[in-house]
Amino acid sequence: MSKQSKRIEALVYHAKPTPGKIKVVPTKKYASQRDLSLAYSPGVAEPCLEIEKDVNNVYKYTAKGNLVAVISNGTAVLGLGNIGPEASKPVMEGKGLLFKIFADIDVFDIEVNTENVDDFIETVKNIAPTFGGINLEDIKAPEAFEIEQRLKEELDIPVMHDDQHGTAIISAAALLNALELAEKTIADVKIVVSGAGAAAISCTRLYKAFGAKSENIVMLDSKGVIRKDRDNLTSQKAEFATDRKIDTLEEAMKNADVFIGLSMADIVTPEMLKSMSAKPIVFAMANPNPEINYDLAIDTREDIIMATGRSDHPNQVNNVLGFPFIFRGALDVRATKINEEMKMAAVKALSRLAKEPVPEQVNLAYNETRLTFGRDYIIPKPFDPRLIAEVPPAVAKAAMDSGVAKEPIEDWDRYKNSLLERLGSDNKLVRQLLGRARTNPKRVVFAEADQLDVLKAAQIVYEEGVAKPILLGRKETIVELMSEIDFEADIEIIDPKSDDETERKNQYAKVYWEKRKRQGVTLYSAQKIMRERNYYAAMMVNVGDADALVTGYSRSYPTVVKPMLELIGMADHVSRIATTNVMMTQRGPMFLSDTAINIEPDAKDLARIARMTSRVARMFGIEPVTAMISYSNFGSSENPRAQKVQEAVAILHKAYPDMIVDGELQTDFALNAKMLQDIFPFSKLAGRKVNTLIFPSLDAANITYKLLKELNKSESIGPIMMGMSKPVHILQLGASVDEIVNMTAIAVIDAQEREKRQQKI
Ligand SMILES: NC(=O)C1=CN([C@@H]2O[C@H](COP(=O)(O)OP(=O)(O)OC[C@H]3O[C@@H](n4cnc5c(N)ncnc54)[C@H](OP(=O)(O)O)[C@@H]3O)[C@@H](O)[C@H]2O)C=CC1
Ligand SMILES: CC(=O)C(=O)O
Ligand SMILES: [Mg+2]
Repeated sequence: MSKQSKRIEALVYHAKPTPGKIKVVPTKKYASQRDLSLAYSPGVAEPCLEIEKDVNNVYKYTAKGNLVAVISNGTAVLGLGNIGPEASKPVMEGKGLLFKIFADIDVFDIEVNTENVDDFIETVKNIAPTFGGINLEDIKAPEAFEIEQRLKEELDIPVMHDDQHGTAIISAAALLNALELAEKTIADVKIVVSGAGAAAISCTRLYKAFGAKSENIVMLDSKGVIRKDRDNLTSQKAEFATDRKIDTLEEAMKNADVFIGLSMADIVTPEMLKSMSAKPIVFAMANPNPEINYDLAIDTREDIIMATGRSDHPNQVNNVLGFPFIFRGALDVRATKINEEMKMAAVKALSRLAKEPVPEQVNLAYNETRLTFGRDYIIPKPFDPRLIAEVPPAVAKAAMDSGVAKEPIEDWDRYKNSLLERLGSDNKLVRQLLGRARTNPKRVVFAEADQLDVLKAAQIVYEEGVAKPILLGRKETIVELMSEIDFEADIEIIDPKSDDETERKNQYAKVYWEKRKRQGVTLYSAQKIMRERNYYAAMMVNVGDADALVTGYSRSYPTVVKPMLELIGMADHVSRIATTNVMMTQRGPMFLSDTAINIEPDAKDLARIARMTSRVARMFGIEPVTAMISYSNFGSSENPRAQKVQEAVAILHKAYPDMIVDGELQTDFALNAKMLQDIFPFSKLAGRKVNTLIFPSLDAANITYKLLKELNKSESIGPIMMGMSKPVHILQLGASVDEIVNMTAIAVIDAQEREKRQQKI
């Protein structure tokens, strides 16, 4: 993808479908007049009065305890400099998004229009009652130091300047690990720090706290080396001024062991790297572009341990690994500040975690086969789910031990579990899906590649290494659209209607004719039908010219299913095909079946659908817990419609005693573990979290999934085809680009699974 299209992609991402990246969502019921009278006047007066009596009650009755302000004046935005409060807003919203997805902390981003230190402090102090914590962001030095210092003294909630301490914590953890790999000790290494701003000063202070020696440190600002004999140094710069009579970065880098970049892009040259000592450690952390390009650095020195602040290279040393988890721990014990002990604890937790075996889901999320502690993995990855279970408890414990925790934690196991529960699993599931597909991308034929959304999805899966697309459709249109969306790839484009394709088309027609010549198909009609894209595409999969097929974007479901059944057919031992939808709900992913094919399944069909759905759930890495849904609970109705579901359950219990399935059950009982446990304790589902619902009819399943999708805005993957003899997957009419991408990943994984089964035979 060119620089220009990346730029456009970033702008469209921020602009569409709604401008910006975050919104406010109510957490209480507001459906009825009664709800509103509680949410607002008159009911709201009660908590107001309770808080007036005791201000600590604000944590009990409002969102304060989980609400952090991300505050900036836009004077040092990433490495973009002083671009002003409005221009800093995308970054602040971005921090809000990261707080939410990694630590379930809510954020109001606040951009303050002043560069005056007193005014800024006054503003923050005046709005502080709203928040449980204050995250200062992208405020330039030296003002940042005074602002943070005074706010810490004057407020009784945690205040942290992320660029100072978030960065210091992460980079210190990475540095300790890198030194271990390079077999060097912190007290002996010569360190060059480029930058003398908020981030650089605080990072260097923390390295000193871990043993780095002042005499081994050279710091540079925009004017060059900070020497003791320089005039007008700020007190922070003076702290790191050197006795050495050198002026330039080039001189400083000679024989240095460590380079810390918190300044500007592209100021380090290959020659400078070559002049460093053996096994140099280079953290080029300026954003968005580092002090030296990652690939250039790696090409220059074989023995380098290299990190940047970016997510597109190994070793992302970025404060995103810190602020969500540090604030989580601080908020959870209602710490009055974030002190040195808490920072040290976070460093140790992060450094330790990098040395532990990496869970498979992290490998999958990052398209890695085996991440292990080493040169390319010195610090955990942001999507590592262990971060939330490890770092906040370490921070919380340090807060308690150092006496700044107002609400100490008593039950640590319970606390850790509550932390894990905070992590939504929706995006995680999609990430895992894409990660798994990437481990062995397959050839996927897109039958409607001349449709812009399909082509865009093909571009994404191609560029992300999820699949190897084969594009079907009008060649001219595809080529034109590809150039429009900057899709440069050497991939097969086939127009089944074109005469260029005649040889392969004739070959496919022959295979098709052989298969159906006794069902009224002539060779001539077979040749004619192969001009139809879905038949052609299905034939590609049939003869092995493609591994999987994704189609259906522009046609109704039944019109596409028919040719697929004719050409591809059902898998052996399968007497029915069916579909399932994965809904990303607040309680995690839910599988709903059958959402698209079987209008009135009988008991045996329902049992089969439940079995097939279990297999799909496992494909997603989820152990199925299945409820067979009805309007009746365990025989409460004698109507044949309820009895049909009971019969299906009996079939499953007899044939698959290990399967965790039960019913018939009403949906609320199936989804409410407590109700189920209290009223039907004998059920196989009692005490478990149901994640799979098998509905008694197509009506019920389809209506439910569409209701959830529209009313609850639950994301959905599917309908996923089950029971076909080849990986054929059909899109919903007008599916979005994301839905097509997800479906492609499923098609790839489906092909991978079949390949594995084949290899076993
Ligand atoms: N990876 C990460 O997690 C993080 C990265 N950063 C990055 O660090 C950089 C600085 O951020 P921050 O400290 O908040 O900003 P500040 O504005 O506080 O500091 C910037 C510093 O860079 C110095 N500088 C500018 N040009 C050069 C140069 N050519 N050579 C050496 N030093 C130079 C400035 O010098 P002077 O004092 O003379 O003006 C100043 O000391 C940014 O690129 C930012 O993106 C920041 C935080 C986290
Ligand atoms: C990462 C970050 O906070 C910065 O670059 O400013
Ligand atoms: Mg920042």
